[in-house]
Amino acid sequence: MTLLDDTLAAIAPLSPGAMARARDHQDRLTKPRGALGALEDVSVRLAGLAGDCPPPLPAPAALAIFAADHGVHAQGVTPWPQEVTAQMVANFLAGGAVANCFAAQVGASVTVVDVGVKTPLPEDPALVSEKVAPGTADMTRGPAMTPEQARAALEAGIRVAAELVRRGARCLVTGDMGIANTTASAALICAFTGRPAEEVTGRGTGVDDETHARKIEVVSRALALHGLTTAPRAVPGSPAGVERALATLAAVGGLEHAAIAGFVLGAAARRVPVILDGVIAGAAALVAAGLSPDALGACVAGHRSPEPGHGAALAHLGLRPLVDLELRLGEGTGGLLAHPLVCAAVRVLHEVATFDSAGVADKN
Ligand SMILES: O=C(O)c1ccc[n+]([C@@H]2O[C@H](COP(=O)([O-])O)[C@@H](O)[C@H]2O)c1
Ligand SMILES: Cc1cc2nc[nH]c2cc1C
Repeated sequence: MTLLDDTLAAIAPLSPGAMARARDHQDRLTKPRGALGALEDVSVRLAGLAGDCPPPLPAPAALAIFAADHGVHAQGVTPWPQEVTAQMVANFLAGGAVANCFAAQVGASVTVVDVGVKTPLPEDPALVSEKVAPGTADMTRGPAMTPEQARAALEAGIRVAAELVRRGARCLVTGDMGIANTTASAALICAFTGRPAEEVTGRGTGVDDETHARKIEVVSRALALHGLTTAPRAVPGSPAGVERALATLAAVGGLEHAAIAGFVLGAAARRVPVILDGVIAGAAALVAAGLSPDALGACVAGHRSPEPGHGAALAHLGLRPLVDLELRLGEGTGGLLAHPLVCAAVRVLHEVATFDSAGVADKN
């Protein structure tokens, strides 16, 4: 058995009993039933994940930023040079990025992982090197990754999740850095949802009309080349579903998408919640759900990015985003801002009085 096989085998559904107890407890707390809206659903989901009510508080949080480059950059899909991926990795390590700032705000640790940065990076003991390849190949010319590379990057993500949990993290947050990765995200989202490229391909770092039109054409061309123009018919998690998810990931995905999918699977196998960031995490979560639909039980959608593909991915996954502030940065910034909301949702189950214990009259 490989690490990926072992991890998939360890993922189980949410506990119906713990979820029922959490729902029942929410209904006995001193507030009108349902008054905490989506936060009640988060608390019930985390109870199901822990198999206990109340579930443990999901803190401390640990952000992992997976960085990689993309061969499709050669198609002119972004105005930014590829070197920015490596330069931002250095910025994360120096503590100067928005992700570092938001992590400090919510008390999260930051781990930076090189899964496939093309530009050589300076030696830094704080950088986790899981480099599978110096970037992917151009998806419009052939598969972005070999099957072996896709598996290796998935397993890198699983290892990072395992290590962060071993060190005491009780909530994981996904982060990404990769110039051109909104193109690969759009291709993955099309391939898993069956939606056309023009519906899900966005403006990423802020591309102009001409580049946006080229991006749509590039995504369409890649999907046609790899025979991915219709949604998968295979049942997610079945042998055929797993094969299709792995083939799709290798054909049009990025090394950071693979690693984030593995990170989600690793969290689910350890029954630790994982907060998803923006469109890159949404695309990676589609991969994870194709490999193991039960992994979605561990996922909380931290926010909604204005990238159209992100809404499409979340709708397909049935996940409701907690924060909607038009953030389109990536790095894990939207996921980090959602962490206090996830903690508050669980804290309610620990601390709020019931109608009985507080002597408050229930409605007739
Ligand atoms: O998280 C998002 O939804 C998001 C939306 C737009 C851009 N990004 C970030 O911008 C980079 C990719 O943008 P692009 O235009 O080069 O494909 C990559 O580093 C992402 O983290 C991220
Ligand atoms: C500067 C910069 C910072 C980023 N952080 C995530 N993606 C990014 C893309 C750019 C271009």
